[in-house]
Amino acid sequence: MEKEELLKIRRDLHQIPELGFQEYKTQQYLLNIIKQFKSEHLKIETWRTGIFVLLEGTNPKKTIGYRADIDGLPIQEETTYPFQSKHSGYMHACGHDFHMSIALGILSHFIDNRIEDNLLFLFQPAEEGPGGAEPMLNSEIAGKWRPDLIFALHIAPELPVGTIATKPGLLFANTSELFIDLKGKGGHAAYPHTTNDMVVAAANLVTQMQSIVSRNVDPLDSAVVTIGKITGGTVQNIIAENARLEGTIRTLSVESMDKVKERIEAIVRGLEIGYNCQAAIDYGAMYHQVYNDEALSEEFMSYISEHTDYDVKLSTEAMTGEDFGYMVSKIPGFMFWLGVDSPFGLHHAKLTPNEDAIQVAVDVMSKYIEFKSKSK
Ligand SMILES: CC(=O)N[C@@H](CCC[C@H](N)C(=O)O)C(=O)O
Repeated sequence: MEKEELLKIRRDLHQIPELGFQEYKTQQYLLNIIKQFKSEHLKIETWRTGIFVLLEGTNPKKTIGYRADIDGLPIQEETTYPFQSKHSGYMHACGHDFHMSIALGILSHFIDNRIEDNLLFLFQPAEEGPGGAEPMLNSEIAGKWRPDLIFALHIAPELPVGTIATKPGLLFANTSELFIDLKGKGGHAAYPHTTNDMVVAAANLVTQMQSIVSRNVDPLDSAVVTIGKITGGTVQNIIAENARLEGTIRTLSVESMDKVKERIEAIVRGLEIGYNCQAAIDYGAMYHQVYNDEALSEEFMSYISEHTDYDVKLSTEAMTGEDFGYMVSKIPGFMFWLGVDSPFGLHHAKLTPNEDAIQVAVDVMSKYIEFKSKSK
């Protein structure tokens, strides 16, 4: 596929971001492109809003998997792109438009240059939430076409184009979403003594939770407690009866995740007494850490540095989460960072990754997959 075609695909996809398990237009767009390939060796199956694409090998000994996530985020885009999102309030602000275009570029390369092994592409919904990796991998179709190895990448705004970064072992954190609903007693703004104000309780809860990382987690471990959204109350002169906090917990170890949750529960119990309110905690979706297969990721790093002109860096662990962690917990594989050199980071309304990185990724993965197909 020519560079211009891939850029068009990226820009088309950028305009139609959709939330997890609502990627209907995205799925249709991808299917239209994939069906244009017209190879008798291509098998396509849809799964919810995702797609499995199997390219049969010439003499398969194994199946090599490649996963691309396809959902967008609830962010109002603020780039100056002429191809801005057409879905107001939604944006591909985590690079999944890049991830999909790259997967199509790799698929197109192998349609023209078939290899011995089967290739399975997983266009996976709902990475940002509630998590599509686990149900997709446990689906009947994945059972039938189960990959023996699996790879994926994520764009890295802070790295220059032409740089690949990864590490053997732990790459991304364990994550858990966090939703806390508070219910007190509303009333007139002028009579606070007759109410139990949930705006004040919510504010205090956020402050108290900030001490968990500094005072309850081993300083040599790492953890994050972020509250990304608070809602509560109705208008300015009514004391709020309800409030809701929405956030996420990140830890590098499972022990710290348990500890953070235990502390949140204790603080919330104290809040119920202190503010005379009721509280309910819901942990939403939890993602398994991304733990790269050590031998494969080491081999990949050596391969890139010895056989390409790209830069390979040993990365540190990141507190980002990825439901691809579930896939690599079941199948040997790895994830790596792809440098895209954007002045604004992931989940930012002005994220503007450099499109030259698309070709870099297609080149890197095409070469490495070819190499893997020749090796045992
Ligand atoms: C790469 C990336 O940014 N992934 C997301 C995954 C979100 C998981 C879940 N919805 C949560 O917030 O815990 C991330 O925010 O790291």
